[in-house]
Amino acid sequence: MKAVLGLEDGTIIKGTGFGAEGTACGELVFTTQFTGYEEALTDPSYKGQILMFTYPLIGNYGVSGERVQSDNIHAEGLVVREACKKPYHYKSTRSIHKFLEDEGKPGIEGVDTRMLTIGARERGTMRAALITGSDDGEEAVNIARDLPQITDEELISLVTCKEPHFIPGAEGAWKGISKRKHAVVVDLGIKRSIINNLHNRGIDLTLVPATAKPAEIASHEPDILIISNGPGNPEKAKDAINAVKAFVGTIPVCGICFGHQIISLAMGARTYKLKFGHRGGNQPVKDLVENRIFITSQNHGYAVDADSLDGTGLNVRYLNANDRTVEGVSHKNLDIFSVQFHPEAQAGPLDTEGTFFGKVVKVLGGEA
Ligand SMILES: NC(=O)CC[C@H](N)C(=O)O
Repeated sequence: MKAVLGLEDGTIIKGTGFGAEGTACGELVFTTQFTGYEEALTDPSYKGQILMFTYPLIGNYGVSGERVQSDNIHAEGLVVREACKKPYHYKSTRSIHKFLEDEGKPGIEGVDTRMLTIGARERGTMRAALITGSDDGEEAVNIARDLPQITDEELISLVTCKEPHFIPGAEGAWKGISKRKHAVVVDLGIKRSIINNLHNRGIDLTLVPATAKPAEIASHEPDILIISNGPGNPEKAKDAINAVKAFVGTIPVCGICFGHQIISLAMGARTYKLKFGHRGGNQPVKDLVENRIFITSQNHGYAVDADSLDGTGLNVRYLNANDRTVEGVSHKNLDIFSVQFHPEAQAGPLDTEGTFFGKVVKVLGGEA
């Protein structure tokens, strides 16, 4: 199948199409993960983005359905050097070609992903259109140029849950706890592995939609408020920002990635868009309290402005060792903490699972 990728700067790349026939539009972002394409494609935080892997062979262990982070593929399209047609793994039930086709998403292979990644690093993330079934590059460039900037897009409503729902914590998972604890999680497109991590630690969860107002959250009688990961610009998460403002100082408040950005905004800090983001499975992060480095899984395009944290009560706890951007904050005296990286990994190293989820258990009175 013919296929073409067009970027807003006029770059046109022809390749071979796979997956569904159609047009994908969004920001072209690159991830340096070698594996984890099943998790990444189904991570709702990739809504509005075309995902490109720098690793040259993607799909070689197929798709199992066991690693998905939500019910659907949320990345708008997939760009790779080579997509493996005949995967081999005992758990593989379909190829990445079939996965994309079943989900109605286009993919393109035969692309010089290295050149595109260098371009993104030099010129910043660009809007792009991926067309399969045609190789009209000019049309792809025109579509890309007409797209809204992701900063202005409202993507949360496309991935949040529609109704609140309750998930009981796993039995017997807690140590040193006399009473079950209940977390209300604002679902801005939560990854399944975050839910599983909290569930496995015995915490009862109520997931609420992105639009939940403080009174609705309060009616669930939370012991802790958790803000999830999610797509797009954190400034668009107005209700979640208000929810954080309403509960800080009354119960512990914590968040992951989008949640970290939202908590920082609610406390009076600012966020900004990074030139090309951090997406990959080996981002080094320095813990300024314990003076050690973690290798982390990441997927974000925005960051919290360190200077804007002055006067918010939030301290920088974690720093990215590559570019020294903020990777996590904690409050000077209140139970408020958040991380920009992904402690649930999936895919990626599990090294920070305990640091974040263990801390959730600890602030609820358990043994981490
Ligand atoms: N994984 C996430 O939660 C991403 C957060 C936000 N959309 C960003 O790109 O920075």
